[in-house]
Amino acid sequence: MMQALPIQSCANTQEDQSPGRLIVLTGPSGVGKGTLMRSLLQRHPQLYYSVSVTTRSPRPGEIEGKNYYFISRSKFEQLIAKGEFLEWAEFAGNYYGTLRETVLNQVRSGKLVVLEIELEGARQIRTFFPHVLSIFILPPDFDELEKRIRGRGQDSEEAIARRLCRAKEEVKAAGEFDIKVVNDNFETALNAIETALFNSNS
Ligand SMILES: Nc1nc2c(ncn2[C@@H]2O[C@H](COP(=O)(O)OP(=O)(O)O)[C@@H](O)[C@H]2O)c(=O)[nH]1
Ligand SMILES: Nc1ncnc2c1ncn2[C@@H]1O[C@H](COP(=O)(O)OP(=O)(O)O)[C@@H](O)[C@H]1O
Repeated sequence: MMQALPIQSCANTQEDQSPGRLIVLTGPSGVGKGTLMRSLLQRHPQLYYSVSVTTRSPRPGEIEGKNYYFISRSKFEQLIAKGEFLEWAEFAGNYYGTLRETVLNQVRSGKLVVLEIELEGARQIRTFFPHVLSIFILPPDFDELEKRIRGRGQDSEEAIARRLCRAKEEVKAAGEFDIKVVNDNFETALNAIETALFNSNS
């Protein structure tokens, strides 16, 4: 299995010498990425989770600066114009983006930095950082995926339909990723991600 390599970019930038590593975790909405991330962070406090910026409204219980930075569309567009994002994408009617400086600073300081982002953003990251370790989380099947989205009880019918529609497109891209993990049994999936992050030697 492939190990996460030191971050590199095609251009001759400071990132070339960086000792840090960048990991991208992608998969359809409701597959369990957030839940897997929370467990990973609890078990491995040395991981640095990149908090994204979004124009989506906070869900009950979500905390500003912990789950996301929640901002308006006009503010988001200003940040795009200023080049503040390492990557950004529109998903289910909202913008989501990764703050460039925060992530690059953490990588430069030697951290293992994890981005939990959707497919288009993951593709952008792979373009700039070909040596990123990319992980795709798959659902056991679409019925189970729908159950998980509904079970979360956080999304409107319209949002559920949009997420399911996009999920069917997204899973077709799983083959582009270094590692594919089916999140059926939670512990098994978590262990597979841990192996990819910490224990692979080849
Ligand atoms: N490209 C990109 N996608 C993001 C970012 N942050 C979160 N996402 C993705 O946006 C999608 C929607 O996230 P969210 O609204 O929190 O819904 P949920 O993942 O279905 O709970 C998910 O696939 C996230 O992984 C980001 O900074 N950039
Ligand atoms: N392996 C699993 N088996 C059953 N339910 C799961 C599993 N992993 C996650 N879930 C549940 O699925 C729902 C969606 O998970 P979540 O982490 O919010 O997904 P995502 O961040 O990918 O949108 C949550 O209610 C979560 O508890």
